Amino acid sequence: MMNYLADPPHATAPHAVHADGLTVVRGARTVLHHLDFTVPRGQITGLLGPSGCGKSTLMRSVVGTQAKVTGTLDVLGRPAGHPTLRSRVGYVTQAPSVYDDLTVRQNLDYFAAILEPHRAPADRRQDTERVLAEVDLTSRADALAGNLSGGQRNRVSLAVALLGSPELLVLDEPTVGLDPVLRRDLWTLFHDLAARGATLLVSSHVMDEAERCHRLLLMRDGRILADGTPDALRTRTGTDTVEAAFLRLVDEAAAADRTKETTR
Ligand SMILES: Nc1ncnc2c1ncn2[C@@H]1O[C@H](COP(=O)(O)OP(=O)(O)OP(=O)(O)O)[C@@H](O)[C@H]1O
Repeated sequence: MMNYLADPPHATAPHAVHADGLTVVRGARTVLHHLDFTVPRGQITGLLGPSGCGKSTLMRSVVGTQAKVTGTLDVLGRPAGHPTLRSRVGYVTQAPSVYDDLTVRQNLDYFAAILEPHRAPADRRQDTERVLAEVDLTSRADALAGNLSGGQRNRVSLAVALLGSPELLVLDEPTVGLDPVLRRDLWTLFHDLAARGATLLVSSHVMDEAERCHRLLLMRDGRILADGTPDALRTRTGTDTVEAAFLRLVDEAAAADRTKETTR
């Protein structure tokens, strides 16, 4: 989880994220290959692709926690990881980062005190109650985090990321382990947040979730396969669903790779 302070002079950057030639090396391997993409403000951008294609690495680069990043990567008008982005970016990793021996509310109070040390305690408490309601955990606020289900713990992590109402939310597979009702409710919350002006970058490998995004970045093997609205991707590929569009694009990319191999 990461949150960073308001930086009004740069708040008008046209895109929330702008990458130009983004390349990341992990261990001995290049796992992101010269990516060019943007994430528009005030929308939900879905980052989709098979396991291991580089979604988490891209998200870690955006929030500034990834090593060996080269190329240009601007976030809210600043270089990714810039200290002034701290309260402007919320990040939820795949592994919920909560303290099991604290209650849900104590976890949120603790993170609010760290993230917003200069805010009046009464305001922080109000923020805590707001995010508890947003993730539908008010009734479990006094339960120990260690006694929660996996899906509930994920929602505590999401609540922490919502503290302070960050402009950009980077959510790595936020709906894993949630039942269909909670999944639907979370997507409703994501759309409410976007309608209030927040930008969301949400990864998933569940293709039906792609249909709920305003825009998609489809990834394969550390490369961006396609970038556009679900409608544009379906039209471009002559398919009915984003899943079919993705499979068509994968097949085209594989055929292009084979052609390159045979002409070498
Ligand atoms: N520490 C590491 N050293 C070397 N390679 C790594 C390391 N961590 C991850 N990788 C590789 O980087 C690639 C991208 O991993 P990443 O976790 O970003 O993928 P992902 O699309 O988020 O996968 P998943 O959906 O399974 O979480 C993978 O091929 C993975 O094996």
